[in-house]
Amino acid sequence: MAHPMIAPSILSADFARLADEAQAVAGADWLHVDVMDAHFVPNLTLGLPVVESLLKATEIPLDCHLMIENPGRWAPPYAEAGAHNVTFHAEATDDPVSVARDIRAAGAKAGLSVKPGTPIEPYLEILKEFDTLLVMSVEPGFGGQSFIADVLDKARAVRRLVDSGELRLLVEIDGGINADTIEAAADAGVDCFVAGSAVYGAADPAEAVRKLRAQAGKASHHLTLAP
Ligand SMILES: O=C(CO)[C@@H](O)[C@H](O)COP(=O)(O)O
Ligand SMILES: [Fe+2]
Repeated sequence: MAHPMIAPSILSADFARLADEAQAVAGADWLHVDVMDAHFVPNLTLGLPVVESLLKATEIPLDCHLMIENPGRWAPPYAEAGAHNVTFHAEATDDPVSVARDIRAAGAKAGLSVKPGTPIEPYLEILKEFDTLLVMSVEPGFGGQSFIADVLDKARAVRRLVDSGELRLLVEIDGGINADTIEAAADAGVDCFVAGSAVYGAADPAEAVRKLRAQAGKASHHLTLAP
């Protein structure tokens, strides 16, 4: 059986040394890249040129989390550049299905992300258009915030649909994941765990990835799909 997936978030890394910071988590499943535009969220990080450079600097598949307005215009270029996953926010567009189709047509996996306060029910019908559901467990915008456990109900609801064969996608969680919270998320049926401060704040980031993965593996649910 495949192992739980860990995606270190480079938001907590040293932006002047991104190639080294990617190397520091060489055993990670995905490298999570938070793209923020200072409009959809009140913070500004990086964009396509940095992602293009990172693609040349690491073999780890890039998991691009776009916290941006107008993903219909800006998401497909990340897929064309070679990102493995391109995830955008449900709250940022009236037409998530066409954005997902454009991302897939450009050769990447499509992900839908929901903020902590956004219910999942209105989106269940369209999740068949996606490869990943990214459940935010903090308000998007900043690393180092506290885990909001209420969002695990969304992970559980989608996990049930995956286990029953009605849906085929990975459930990913993002925000406040660390040694104290990862087991609850794994028990809720999460496949992939984003961790920023818990990985890059550790003395040995690669060891932190291994420890988090082992902890998640103790939970009752396991990955049911290939990444
Ligand atoms: O998307 C975001 C924040 O908006 C995340 O990816 C954070 O970067 C996760 O950081 P930690 O909560 O793990 O420190
Ligand atoms: Fe993120």
